[in-house]
Amino acid sequence: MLRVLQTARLSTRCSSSFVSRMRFLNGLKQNDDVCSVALQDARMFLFHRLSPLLQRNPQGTFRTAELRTSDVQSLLENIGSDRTLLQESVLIGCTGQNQAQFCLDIGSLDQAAAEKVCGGTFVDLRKSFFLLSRREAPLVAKAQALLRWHQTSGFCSATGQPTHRNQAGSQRTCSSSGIIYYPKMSPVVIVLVSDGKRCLLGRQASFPRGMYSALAGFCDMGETLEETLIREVAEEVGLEVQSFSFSSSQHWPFPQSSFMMACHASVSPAHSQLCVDHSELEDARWFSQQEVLAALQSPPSHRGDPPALWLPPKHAVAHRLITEWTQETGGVVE
Ligand SMILES: NC(=O)C1=CN([C@@H]2O[C@H](COP(=O)(O)OP(=O)(O)OC[C@H]3O[C@@H](n4cnc5c(N)ncnc54)[C@H](OP(=O)(O)O)[C@@H]3O)[C@@H](O)[C@H]2O)C=CC1
Ligand SMILES: [Mg+2]
Repeated sequence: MLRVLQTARLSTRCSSSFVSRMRFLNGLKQNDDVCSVALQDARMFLFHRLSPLLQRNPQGTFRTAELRTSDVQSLLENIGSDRTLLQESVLIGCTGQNQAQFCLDIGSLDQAAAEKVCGGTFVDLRKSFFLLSRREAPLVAKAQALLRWHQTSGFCSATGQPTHRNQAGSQRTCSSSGIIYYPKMSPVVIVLVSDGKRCLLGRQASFPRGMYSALAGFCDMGETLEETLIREVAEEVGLEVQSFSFSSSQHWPFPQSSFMMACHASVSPAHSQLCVDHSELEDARWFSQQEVLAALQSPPSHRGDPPALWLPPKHAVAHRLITEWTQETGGVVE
């Protein structure tokens, strides 16, 4: 069987290593046998009831526990579970050396025992996302979103019959109708509006005290990115967008999996009077470049009152939009 995997790796041989990685990954999704073999020697990311297993570095920062399939197999034996649980692993990617990466939720097993054997701690995703580096956090968020999708997609919404997954865990099929289900993200447009001198930030009552962010809104069925953007700005703050440009995108796992499409937009300075819909936003204000630069340079301390303006953390695409705006308007963020 290992030859099967070698062949899969070789068949993706081409000039670019990135292309060969993408083709290798795609091959694992298409072929259950090859995927099963790849699972035997994989990089494993463990979860317990959707909380990822983290280990603390000597410097006090956090990373995911470095586990291979063999470590997980001995862990399962060690805490009294049989090896079949390994088959519940879900493919999430592969390393630069074409080693498959899988995640596995061992929520049915004793958490403390697993933490003791692995020398780590299972930490709630909302916390671990910001404890991890900006390189590791997105992969852990993707893994958790896939595990959560499997845990909530066990039955066909048309027939009520059980659904069965493929080995990679990239799809589920209804056992009676044959309908194929794929994991979904909800498209969201997030937009930093500017009138040329100032930028517009809003806050919901659920935000931490003092935090303001870019405006955001889910795409309605059938809407284009453009239509969502101009609708949400009109709905939330009563302004008409003149022009906009795309910046970047991001998977955002809170509270469910959103696909954030981040844009810059401009409104005419002559028509920048806000009319905030307080059923959507607790507040929305124009902020000067000086206020935004000050907030970027002095993130809130964990003591005392929050500053007048607190911005989203660097992991959030809103932070990128705000930083881009200050740079485009000549500010220097140290
Ligand atoms: N990464 C980042 O930098 C940021 C991310 N975000 C994320 O963007 C997302 C959208 O922001 P938000 O301002 O709340 O969105 P909206 O302005 O669209 O308002 C939220 C409303 O959208 C409806 N809704 C909820 N879920 C969905 C869905 N899956 N599809 C369609 N409509 C839905 C609900 O309305 P109803 O109750 O009427 O059904 C909800 O009250 C949030 O998940 C938020 O976490 C927001 C800011 C920054
Ligand atoms: Mg909104």
